[in-house]
Amino acid sequence: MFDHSIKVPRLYKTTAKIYRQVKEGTGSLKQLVYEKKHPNIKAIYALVVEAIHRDSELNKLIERSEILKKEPRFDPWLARILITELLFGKLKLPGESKPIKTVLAYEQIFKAHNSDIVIPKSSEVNQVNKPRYVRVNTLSCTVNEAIENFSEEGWVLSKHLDNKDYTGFLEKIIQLNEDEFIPDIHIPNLLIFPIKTQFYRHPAYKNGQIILQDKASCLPVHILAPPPGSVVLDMCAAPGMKTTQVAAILNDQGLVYAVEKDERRFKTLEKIVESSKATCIKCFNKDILTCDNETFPNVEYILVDPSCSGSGLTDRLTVEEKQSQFRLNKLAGFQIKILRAALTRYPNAKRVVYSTCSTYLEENEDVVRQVLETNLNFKLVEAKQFVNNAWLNFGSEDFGEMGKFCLYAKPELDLTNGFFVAVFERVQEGEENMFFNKKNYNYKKYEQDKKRRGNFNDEEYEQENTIDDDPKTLEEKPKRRKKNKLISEQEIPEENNGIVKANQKNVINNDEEILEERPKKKKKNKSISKEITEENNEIVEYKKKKKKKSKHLKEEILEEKYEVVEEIQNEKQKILRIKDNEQIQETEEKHKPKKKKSKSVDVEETELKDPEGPKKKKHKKKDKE
Ligand SMILES: C[S@@+](CC[C@H](N)C(=O)[O-])C[C@H]1O[C@@H](n2cnc3c(N)ncnc32)[C@H](O)[C@@H]1O
Repeated sequence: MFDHSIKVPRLYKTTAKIYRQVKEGTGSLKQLVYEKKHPNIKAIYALVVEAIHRDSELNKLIERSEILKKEPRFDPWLARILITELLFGKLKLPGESKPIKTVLAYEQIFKAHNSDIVIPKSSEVNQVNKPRYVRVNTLSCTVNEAIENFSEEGWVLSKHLDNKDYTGFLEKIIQLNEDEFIPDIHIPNLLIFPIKTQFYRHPAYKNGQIILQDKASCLPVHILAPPPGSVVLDMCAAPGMKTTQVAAILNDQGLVYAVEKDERRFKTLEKIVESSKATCIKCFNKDILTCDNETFPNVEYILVDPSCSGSGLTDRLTVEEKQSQFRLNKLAGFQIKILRAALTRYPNAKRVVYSTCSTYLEENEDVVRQVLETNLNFKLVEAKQFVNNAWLNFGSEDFGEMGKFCLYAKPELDLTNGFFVAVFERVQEGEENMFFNKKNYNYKKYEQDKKRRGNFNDEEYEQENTIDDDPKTLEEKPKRRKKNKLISEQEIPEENNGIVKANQKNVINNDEEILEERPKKKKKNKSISKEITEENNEIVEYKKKKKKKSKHLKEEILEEKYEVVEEIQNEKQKILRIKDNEQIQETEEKHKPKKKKSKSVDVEETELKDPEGPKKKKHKKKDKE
């Protein structure tokens, strides 16, 4: 008889809950673990990661032992966590609770079945068991030819006919026999082979007929989908996996500008492009932030795949890894700049795809949000429509509808690297960007400027008025403004200087505009004088109406004040987040083993990684005694 009053340790209950949420895609592992604020975050993290990595073994063990059939009321998530701990973790379970006694009762059965299950070595524990993805280079051979060649070598072709049944397809991938392969249901030229299949020495790999590219990394170009004949810009091209995929989708008809800033990586790009046999790619060793429509004319499709933290790469999914908030902010600043450049500098661009191999909101949804909030010409479109509407992971709910439009690939669920994709399309007549934020963009100023200037170009205006989001420069903004003021005052001819001062004195709303635009005006003194004279006339007009408008002005000032307050609040939130992280780190530090006293915690944290750990500790204790 079980004593039902004995409870399962909270550590396992919490771990099972997080594990379920990760598998169901309702949160990222890191986020969920840190949210729980459990004193033993590391142990929970390690156990969930272990359970995820042991997925296929756990499936087999549960199926063969029939534990869940015989114990139908047993929470399957808790069962999997307890089995993981017993067989691959601490190798023991504490206490007398019913779930623990149940799993212990099956221990021998598990072990009997376990002997024929291949268990990855401990050094591989931090790697998700991904299958081998092979993209057929259709510029070199057709998919059918590739399939025939593999079949001749003894590979057995498996198929999944329902391309809407993604979960069924994932099950099939997990269960692939060691001689089976299967075409992907989303990416037409992608073949999937069992985990750890090696192709590096395969002749098809050596002669460029196949490219070893993770499925998640194929998604951005598949979604960009430029038709043959298009002009495509790949803003961050090296090493060139996606560039060559674009050329294949174009069937080598059209033009691909492949831009790479780094000289060494540029050489790799050139080699990969050459081996792909594509002739429609032109490579440029340039900083894309210095380019525009004049450098690359008539661009219709743009891929923005910028440098990122790489936190989604599965071999980097380690328990210890955390990115500093400072680095994330810096990366995000760069990503925002580059995405903004894509959406504002190429007037013929129809579709832009933004992707990262990062799992951090800061580099993903947050970048998309900030760019969309200030863009009048592009809208976000639902990414899932490009993957048969059969996908499991989307952007964070914290971003509302915007989150739903974006797409994530998650290692633990999609069996790929971690990836993020967002798709933008130019708005058509009568359409609008539903995520445009009139408040942030200073919509009133935009409308006034539009009325004031005759020949108005939205795109140029956006470029002139977009906020510099680089956190570094944001911090420096107040100083920069002062500096700009000085520079402008020195450089603008004496006679105009007075007008500028008058402008500053009288036109409260123009203040920011003048300062923002100054660096550009430096080069164009002639046009400045003209503009200033125009503006001066406006001031006279303005003064006349000033009395009438004073109430309205007060409102505007108030509104601006609110914006500043909101900005400060955002900054505060950022600081709070950093503090939160620091607290977590502190909590971890607190619960880290203090060499002499808390041996039990030490054992719990180290055992998952090093089965020798506990023994060594016990040994030490003995020595002391
Ligand atoms: C994530 S990688 C791109 C991977 C590539 N799309 C692929 O699929 O093979 C980002 C690349 O952008 C390059 N990069 C970073 N800043 C750049 C800039 N301002 N202009 C052009 N390339 C840049 C980096 O050197 C790096 O090679």
